[in-house]
Amino acid sequence: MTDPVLDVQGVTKAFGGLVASKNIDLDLRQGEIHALIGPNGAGKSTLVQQVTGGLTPDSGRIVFDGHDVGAMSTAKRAQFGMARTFQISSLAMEYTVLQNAMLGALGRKGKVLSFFKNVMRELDLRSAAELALEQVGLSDFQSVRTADLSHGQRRQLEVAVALTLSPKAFLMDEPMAGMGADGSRSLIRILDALRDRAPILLIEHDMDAVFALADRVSVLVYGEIIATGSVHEIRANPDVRRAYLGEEVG
Ligand SMILES: Nc1ncnc2c1ncn2[C@@H]1O[C@H](COP(=O)(O)OP(=O)(O)OP(=O)(O)O)[C@@H](O)[C@H]1O
Repeated sequence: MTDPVLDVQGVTKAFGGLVASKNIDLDLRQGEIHALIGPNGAGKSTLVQQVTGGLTPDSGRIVFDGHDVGAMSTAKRAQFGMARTFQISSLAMEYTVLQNAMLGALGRKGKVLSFFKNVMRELDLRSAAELALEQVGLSDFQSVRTADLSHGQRRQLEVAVALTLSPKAFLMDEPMAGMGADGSRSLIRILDALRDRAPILLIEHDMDAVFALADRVSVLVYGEIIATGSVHEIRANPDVRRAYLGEEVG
């Protein structure tokens, strides 16, 4: 088996007396969607922030694509190909869909100032942006102002922006939040196809989406991972049912 893209090893983080991450082991492998679920306050955001660089673990290691990134900045991790989406929308509302996707591709190049001076580069960015928009089903909306998109379409655009970064992994924070039934269905289809581009660590409360998408599920309760397994194993796990899923798996 190839090394995991992301390998969280024995990570612990405390806030005063509250241990929000307790000796957490978690990995993300090529081609998979690994869902992280758990009740409110279980420590999902705390863990994600340690993975992306907003918080530093008290102990343990975070290895991303072979790099020990635990003490690195968020920007450095992004350069290594860690793409985080959804928690904070970074879309420029007055810009068109295509412009937003191009800005994403521009971020990948990291050369804001030279952008408008270099026509070839612009063409490059444009084709990367167009390809990403096609992959999320937004080709027909390129010249639409982002502010005029539906909530679901903005989510699709956020995925496109992340795609322009040619990520090695996606970290997705509650992508289904606030989506209607139709929007959820189309986002599920998009994420389903995306795992072949780069694996996804999916933090999600929507169990229908988790059960539809996840190759593996890890369950976090009071800062501890109490189980990791396939959807089938997790739904059948008595500890998980007791601690978390309860009625939902009925
Ligand atoms: N900066 C902080 N200082 C002190 N305590 C914190 C801090 N951040 C989180 N916590 C605490 O750590 C625990 C885990 O919180 P966290 O936000 O990671 O949970 P979560 O699983 O993401 O919850 P939710 O699903 O509601 O977003 C909670 O008890 C929370 O109050």
